[in-house]
Amino acid sequence: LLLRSSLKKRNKQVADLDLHLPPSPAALPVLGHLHLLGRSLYQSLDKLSSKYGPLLYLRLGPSRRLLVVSSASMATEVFKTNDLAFSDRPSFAFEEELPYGSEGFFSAKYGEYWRFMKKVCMTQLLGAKQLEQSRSIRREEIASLLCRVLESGQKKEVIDLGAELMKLTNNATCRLAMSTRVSGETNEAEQIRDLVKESLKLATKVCFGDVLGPFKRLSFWLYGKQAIDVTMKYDGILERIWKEHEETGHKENEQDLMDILLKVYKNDKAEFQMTRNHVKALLLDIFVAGTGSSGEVMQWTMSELINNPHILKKLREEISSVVGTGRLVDESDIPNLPYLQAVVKETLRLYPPLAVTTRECREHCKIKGYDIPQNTMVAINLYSVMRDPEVWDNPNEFRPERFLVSSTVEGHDNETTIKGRNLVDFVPFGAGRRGCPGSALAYNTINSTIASLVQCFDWKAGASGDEAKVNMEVGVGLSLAKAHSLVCLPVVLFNPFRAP
Ligand code: HEM
Repeated sequence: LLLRSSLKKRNKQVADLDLHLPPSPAALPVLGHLHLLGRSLYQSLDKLSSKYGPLLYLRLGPSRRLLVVSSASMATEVFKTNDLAFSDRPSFAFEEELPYGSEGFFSAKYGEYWRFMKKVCMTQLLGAKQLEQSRSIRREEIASLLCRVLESGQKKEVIDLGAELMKLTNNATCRLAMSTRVSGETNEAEQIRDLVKESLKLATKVCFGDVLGPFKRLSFWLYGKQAIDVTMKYDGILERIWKEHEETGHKENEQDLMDILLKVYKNDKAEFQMTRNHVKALLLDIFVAGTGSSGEVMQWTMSELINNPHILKKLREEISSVVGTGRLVDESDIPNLPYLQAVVKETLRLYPPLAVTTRECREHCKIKGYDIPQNTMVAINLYSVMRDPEVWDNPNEFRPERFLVSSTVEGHDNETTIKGRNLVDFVPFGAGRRGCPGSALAYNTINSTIASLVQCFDWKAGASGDEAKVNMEVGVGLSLAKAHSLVCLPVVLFNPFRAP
């Protein structure tokens, strides 16, 4: 095995000699550049790019090649100039052996299945009609969050707002996806959240085999069985809910995502025939993508607002000038609240939950004169792109006003014109054809929840509500999450449920 692997490596090195590859720091034998990566991927890549430049070529273990992209100018090359060439996702070790490992939408190769599902996502699952129809779910989940916060406020008790926000996004996503029960003894939303979290953790450990070269089976021996067991538990819940959907169904205007997918699945005339696993894998993608990320962004937003009372005050003034003092702010008010949108965008810029997105190059191409060989894995560090000093003034400061410079907030969607070039610089949802299809849903959930929390309460930091600042330490791991859940004291300003 060792002999075969080293021969393969030598052939690759010889082929690489003919190419003009991007800069690469000195590598160790076998490990390549693995030793340069710490527990927080986006931070390690950010550090490397400030030393070696915004386009880097790394070797992870004996065989994996990785192109690292870290500036707005380089991101524009990937997301815009060469969008089609970079529209694949990389394959990972053992995906064929994990349940629906190769059937997900997120990880799908750019091809017939991905194009079909993208259309279904944009026109049906996450389109304008479904967003409108699911508005009542978000309104109910926000109301039940406000009730719990009101109770803490009235008792002058601190609340774990971080945990509450995670619960809100999880409940809202599970109801939107499959009308699951979110309370009582069989709280399906909580069961699904725990299983999805565990299965993702184990799958990541199994995929680590990718950098172990000839020893890659080791990671599957260690974690493969556990990963399969956890995913099969999720599968069991889904099969039960699927059966309930087939037996009872929902009215046309109460359809959830599973109802829509079952119709697509059963349509013999559809352009692409989905399998049962395609449906379950897509719902898994939606749980993974839909819950944690919006919850994290809301925690960071509230933390920044507590730490910047002048911004909190300005936002509350905007809400009260638009909504008045007699009713709760609603999702339909958002277009009239530009400062709210700017606050949320500024949080997404500084704390993108998926700090690094991965792609794969489908064909040999060139970036700024450098060769990028076919099948190279690409890591675009969204964190670095959105702190690129070439396009963002004082990039590390929380300044929502920067999004108000253009006449509308929508004006700064994801590009800025600098020296006659349109640069893709605001990318919390990625960009191009593989960009996030859930951004409108995420904006609606985040904007309306933050507006309600700001309108109804004032906030004091810390476990006893007497600390000067919220601790902004970042946790380790793949996502950009807070190290400590946001615990704070709510002070009631307005009770929307009290009769006038
Ligand atoms: C704050 C919330 C969210 C953030 C920051 C976020 C961010 C991202 C990013 C960075 C990507 C990769 C894009 C790329 O490679 O260019 C992505 C992909 C994706 N996201 Fe989101 N997302 C969020 C919420 C959601 C929600 C609510 C859903 C669905 C309910 C969703 C579904 C997806 C899917 C299915 C993909 C894969 C798209 C593809 O490969 O074609 N996301 N998201």
